[in-house]
Amino acid sequence: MQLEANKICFGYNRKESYLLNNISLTFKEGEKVAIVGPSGYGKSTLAKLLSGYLAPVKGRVLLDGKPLNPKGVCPVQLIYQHPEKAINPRFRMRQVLEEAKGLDLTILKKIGIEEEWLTRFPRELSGGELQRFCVARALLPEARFLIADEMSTMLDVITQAGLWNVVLEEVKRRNMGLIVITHNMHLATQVCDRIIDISAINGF
Ligand SMILES: Nc1ncnc2c1ncn2[C@@H]1O[C@H](COP(=O)(O)OP(=O)(O)OP(=O)(O)O)[C@@H](O)[C@H]1O
Repeated sequence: MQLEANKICFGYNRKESYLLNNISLTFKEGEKVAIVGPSGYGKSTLAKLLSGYLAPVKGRVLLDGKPLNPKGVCPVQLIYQHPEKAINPRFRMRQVLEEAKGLDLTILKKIGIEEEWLTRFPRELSGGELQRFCVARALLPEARFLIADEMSTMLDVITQAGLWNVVLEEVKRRNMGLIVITHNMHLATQVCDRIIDISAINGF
């Protein structure tokens, strides 16, 4: 399976030149790729395009040669830096997980989610606790590619290591593709097989 950005262009403001201009990239299953580059160069925007949250103005995002299906579970799952933005604040955590149908519940334990957190609302959990739910939820059976956009930036070092261990184990076990968006070059070199600098590929 492969995920491909085919000559994609995107800008938030149509009057100005594109933020992302003519980007072509290919990610293969089983591959771990880091996307790095200066702040504001469009890394998170690229993540949203690759996972179908935004549509390119030009070009296409293709999964095995076909556009992403807007219906049903997306095989490209995105984990945001800020978990509170990705979770319905009115749902208790049990309901949040119920949205992810078919989720392997053994992941909850592996990732360190405690039973008593399930009855709480998102505002009653710390950022790190909440992010564990977002990671668990992204590891649906249908997920073939995982995009971790600054997934662990706001967590302490021990929690970061624990979360990455679970993610890397699952990605390996299921031969998923992993795209890591980060400012942390140590993380990029430790975790990934390939590093792409967005400033070097934009506009060519
Ligand atoms: N929804 C939006 N509407 C308008 N402009 C936006 C929107 N989201 C992001 N931008 C702008 O697009 C540019 C790229 O943002 P993006 O978050 O993709 O960059 P980034 O490379 O991920 O940055 P960082 O490393 O700081 O997270 C920025 O100038 C940002 O202000």
